[in-house]
Amino acid sequence: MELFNRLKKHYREGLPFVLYRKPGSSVCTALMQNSDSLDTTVDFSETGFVMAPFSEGLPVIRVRPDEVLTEKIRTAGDRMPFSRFMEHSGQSGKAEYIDRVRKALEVIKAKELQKIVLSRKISINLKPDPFYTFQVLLRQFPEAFCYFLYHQKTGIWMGASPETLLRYGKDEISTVSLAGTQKAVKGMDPVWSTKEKKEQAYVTRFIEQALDGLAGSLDISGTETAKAGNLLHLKTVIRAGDLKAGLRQFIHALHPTPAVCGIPADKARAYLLANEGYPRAYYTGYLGELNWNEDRNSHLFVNLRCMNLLDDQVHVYVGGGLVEGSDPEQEWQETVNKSESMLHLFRNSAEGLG
Ligand SMILES: C=C(O[C@@H]1C=C(C(=O)O)C=C[C@H]1O)C(=O)O
Repeated sequence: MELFNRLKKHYREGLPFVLYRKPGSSVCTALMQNSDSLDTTVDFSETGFVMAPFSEGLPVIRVRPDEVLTEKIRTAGDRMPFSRFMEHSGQSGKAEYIDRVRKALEVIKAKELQKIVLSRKISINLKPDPFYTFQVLLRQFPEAFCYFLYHQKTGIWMGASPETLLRYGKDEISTVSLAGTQKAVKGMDPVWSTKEKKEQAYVTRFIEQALDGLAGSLDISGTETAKAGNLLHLKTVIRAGDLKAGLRQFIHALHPTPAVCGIPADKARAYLLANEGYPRAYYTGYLGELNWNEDRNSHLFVNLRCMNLLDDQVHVYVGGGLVEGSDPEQEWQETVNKSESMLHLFRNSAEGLG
């Protein structure tokens, strides 16, 4: 755990860093800055690790790779069962959220919008050890993109994203369409409803249209079930070749996808900014490697299943897509299920609090 010890020292000195592990990998990479300056990207031609917010108002942070370390991390061992830890705190804010869901469904019914991805922030008073929490996260989400980013300006952001926004190479890009959520039950094959399939197909169609004109060839995979911690989603992989645009144009075409915002995107974003009742900050933004290694590939993920660790508070961010026919109670439950996948990481820390 040499890497963790180095980063703990860096953190104590107040210097920015990001530590991450790609899906299915056992290697963690750390990018460390040797000064506490806030760097950004002007045109996405720079190198490093970027973290962009959901919408304007916050900087796109770029962690400079002044020093880069990698280490194979052993996270084998049983995953902890996903507990119903903190169910009590999970219930607070229910009436308000259901009210917001109802209002959004009225807007959908009036055909003003086709889909709205509503979300909420759960705040708990807790001061967990971030390095310990990240180790648990790595163990619990082997199939996710796990990251731990620290900057004085933002505090700690940490998460386990199941969703690639954009994988960008010289000759090919790929992205995914992810939607529909249900709890994973051991030994049971999931059954997806027509509504869930339709919701996910909307996202695929949006991506197809967004890429129109930016690439000469498009390949859309079949749809399959993807696991993310204790949850399952429907997923389609979209690949495009014969590229006619650069990284920046692809990012702008894809972010925010209807998996995290809505349809039509601009109207849905305006609706959320006016009606969601809290600022999303970096949740549902995107983050990842920018022009990395010799081949200068970029690999960006949607910032989902994430949290912001501040001095003695943790904010956990969760949401879900609403379409015509969505049920407010079920939508609430979906956010509870998503929050459990994060909150149970603190089981041991919370026990320590007494
Ligand atoms: C918005 C979130 O997740 C997104 C919404 C989903 C849905 O509506 O079913 C599924 C996966 C994500 O694309 C979240 O996890 O907070």
